[in-house]
Amino acid sequence: MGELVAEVGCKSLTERQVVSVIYRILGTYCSQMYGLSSNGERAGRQNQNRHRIAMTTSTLLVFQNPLLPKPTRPAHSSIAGVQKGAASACIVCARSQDDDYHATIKALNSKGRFPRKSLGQHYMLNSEINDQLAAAAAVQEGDIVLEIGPGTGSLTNVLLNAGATVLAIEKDQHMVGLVRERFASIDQLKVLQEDFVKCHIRSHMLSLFERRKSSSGFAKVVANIPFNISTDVIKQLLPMGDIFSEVVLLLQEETALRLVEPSLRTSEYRPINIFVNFYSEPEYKFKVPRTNFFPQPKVDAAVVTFKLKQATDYPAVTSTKSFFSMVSSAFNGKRKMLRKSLQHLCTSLEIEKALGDVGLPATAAADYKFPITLPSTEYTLFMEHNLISYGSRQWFS
Ligand SMILES: C[S@@+](CC[C@H](N)C(=O)[O-])C[C@H]1O[C@@H](n2cnc3c(N)ncnc32)[C@H](O)[C@@H]1O
Repeated sequence: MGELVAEVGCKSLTERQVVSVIYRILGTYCSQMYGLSSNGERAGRQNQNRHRIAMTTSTLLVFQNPLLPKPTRPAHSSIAGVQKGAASACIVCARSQDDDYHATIKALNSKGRFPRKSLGQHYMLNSEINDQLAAAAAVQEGDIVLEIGPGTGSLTNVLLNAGATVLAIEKDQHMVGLVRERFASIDQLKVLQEDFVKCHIRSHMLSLFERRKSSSGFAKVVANIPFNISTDVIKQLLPMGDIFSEVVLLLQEETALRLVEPSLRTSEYRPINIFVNFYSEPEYKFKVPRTNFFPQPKVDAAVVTFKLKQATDYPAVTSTKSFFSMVSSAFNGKRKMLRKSLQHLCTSLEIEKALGDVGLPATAAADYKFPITLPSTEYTLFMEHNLISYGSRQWFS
């Protein structure tokens, strides 16, 4: 930290440079902390203390430096609504431009918090990306939006400014407190302290619709979620086309590509791909480099939109449960031939016929690697069309 002071004290540094220096040091520091935190409780506590000191010192350096602007009170701010005694949270402003590195650090500091790896806490430092997330869902006045993991409330702020009513589900009680204080005067926001993976989102949404006295229309989901719960979130939300029209998620880039990019639907094709395409029309929107987060994750992220289908547009299967259990059987056992992995559902002959119908060899497996001569579309067709229609006709009716 001694080196940092010398750097910040140099008058020739621009604000951007100062912030960049501190940000990098903090980012590295946090990454190190993350790496060390598994070395036992004692080491963990020492690290927590060291980290707190680092954050406090850096924040002071940033905010006391005359080169940097003082945080301003926004025009549309929730500060007025923050209770007396909670002044430390005031720095978190309701103006989107303020949700940058400064505000994030200050907000975390106000609660004595540091980002927790177990909760996937990588906070967004770039308000423009929050704007783009909201734009990807075309959030507008009167919309009902579900946000998972509001954190410091930077995306929540953009959603509220767009005129949406927001239901935010946050697992970390400290972040819940922070967001509630920040937006205390705003009644279009409800913050629940729950684990999204375990919560009854359908009943929460229905009671929100009821309170808004809107029995028709759909809600939207816009969220920068922790990477480690992305599959759970997708599995929970995509079949809810009766509640949500759009689900816009910031995912790990690799996951985003695997879910959406058709050119990767070869040996990477998995039951989750069938699930995603069954319930939605996914689209890869744009990449979000890791440098936009604090602390910086080890991977880049990307925004994906899922346009949810209505039940009438789902592929015609007699029972979705049986269908997905068949899909999971088909993928069971790496390299296993479909003829074998589905033998408890139908005869080898039937499967060979289904494969033959789309020009695939009888030896095709669920994780079949495509020879150059065999376009992946044929296999996709088998999994998405033939397996569905053939399966529903032959096996489930
Ligand atoms: C990647 S951070 C994003 C924070 C904020 N939305 C932003 O963009 O800066 C993920 C947030 O989700 C919260 N979170 C983690 N696991 C969760 C869970 N199971 N249910 C709800 N929230 C969760 C974390 O506490 C954190 O605030």
